[in-house]
Amino acid sequence: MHESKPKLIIQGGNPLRGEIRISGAKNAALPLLCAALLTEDTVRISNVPRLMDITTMLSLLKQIGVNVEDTGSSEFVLCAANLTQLTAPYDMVKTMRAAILVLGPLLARAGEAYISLPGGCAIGLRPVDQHIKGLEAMGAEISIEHGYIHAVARQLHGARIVMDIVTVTGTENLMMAATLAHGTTVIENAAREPEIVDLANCLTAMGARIHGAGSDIITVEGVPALRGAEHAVMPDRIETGTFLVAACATGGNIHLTETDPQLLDAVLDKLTECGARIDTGNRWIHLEIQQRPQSITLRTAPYPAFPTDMQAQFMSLNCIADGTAIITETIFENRLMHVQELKRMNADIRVEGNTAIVHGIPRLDGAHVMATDLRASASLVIAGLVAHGETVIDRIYHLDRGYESIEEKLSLLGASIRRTRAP
Ligand SMILES: CC(=O)N[C@H]1[C@@H](OP(=O)(O)OP(=O)(O)OC[C@H]2O[C@@H](n3ccc(=O)[nH]c3=O)[C@H](O)[C@@H]2O)O[C@H](CO)[C@@H](O)[C@@H]1O
Ligand SMILES: C=C(OP(=O)(O)O)C(=O)O
Repeated sequence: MHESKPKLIIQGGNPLRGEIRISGAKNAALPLLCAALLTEDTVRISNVPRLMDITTMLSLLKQIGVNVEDTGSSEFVLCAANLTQLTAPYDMVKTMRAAILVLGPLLARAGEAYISLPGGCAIGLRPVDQHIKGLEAMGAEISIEHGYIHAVARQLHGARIVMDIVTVTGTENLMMAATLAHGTTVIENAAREPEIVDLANCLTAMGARIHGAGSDIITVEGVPALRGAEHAVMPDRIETGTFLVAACATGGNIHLTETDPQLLDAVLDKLTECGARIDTGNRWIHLEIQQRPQSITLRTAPYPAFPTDMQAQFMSLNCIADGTAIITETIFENRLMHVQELKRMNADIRVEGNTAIVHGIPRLDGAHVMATDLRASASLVIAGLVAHGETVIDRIYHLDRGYESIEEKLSLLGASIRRTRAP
């Protein structure tokens, strides 16, 4: 008997039109939930998106001993007064790399952590050496035992840490650990992503002393203890960008609310360059395009440059754009896997190393394709929306990791999309 796995079925050709609300950011919510480990008091996090990575993170926190109250809305109330188990097991880390974010807080609060090494993943090797190097500089003793990071530190101390590479979760882990360290920690060559600022704002509300979040030098003066706080997760800039690209590719006209245009400068510039008209206001973005999009050349790089998490979606847009685009991926060494699938839909793409040369054609053909990672899945959805005929997307558990109610939102905008469990 065949195992029944959900698939998405899309009939292409409908321009996206209408209004939807953007959810809270996955990549901000994950570290924010881990920040609750840093205090015995209650932390209330609202605007948390309901998606698979959040479910996995909450299960992990519960296993560690965190009391999690699901209010039924987007607010979760966490209390880490009694930590019972200082472990992140392989089963969880393998489905969600962001589980590494419990390392810094657990070590700082409980003096020990036993976290499965994430290993490589579809988009690249993704080592965590910078997390380890930073914690060692703060006095942790770290060994790798049977595929696990075993970290011990009776009291972390402040340190000057120069990151060899700009890492988002690495910066977050060290910033969280430093809040309870003895003395001052300076993180140089820190990541500047808005999710780091969101985390710093929550930690500050909890009593942490952090300066410079959002710049490449973050200074954290350690305090003896943190207290409870309330915090609303920032809007998801990648979900926002995904819907904008989908609207642009389909010749649509959409209005996105509860988002923040200031988080998306590089993405909005590229959409304007491709011929879309964009209007923005306080927490909204409107996009309208009346002609075939122009091709867009881009290169991914750390914030504030063009985000790697939007590269795949712009690849699909370029497939049907007028002209030739050159897309260069500089963050992850294997993040062009969607190319093979897009080619099955007739896209004209040539890959040379970390660069894809995309010749736009007037129309893609619907096909049966397979999602390989989260944003690759989003690119296939966009391709399906513009393609002629039916597209069936397999392995959509990747998509469910990071998008809240994506079919419902696309349907609201007029897309023909449904989920099936057919074998
Ligand atoms: C949960 C979360 O926020 N995920 C985001 C985060 O992932 P994540 O934080 O895992 O990505 P990093 O910023 O750490 O990775 C950037 C680059 O640094 C390398 N590296 C990283 C750490 C380390 O110790 N050593 C090392 O070599 C990675 O292999 C990669 O090539 O930032 C990425 C880059 O914007 C995004 O694509 C992810 O969506
Ligand atoms: C790569 C991503 O997530 P993660 O770092 O959790 O794999 C992403 O959000 O696109």
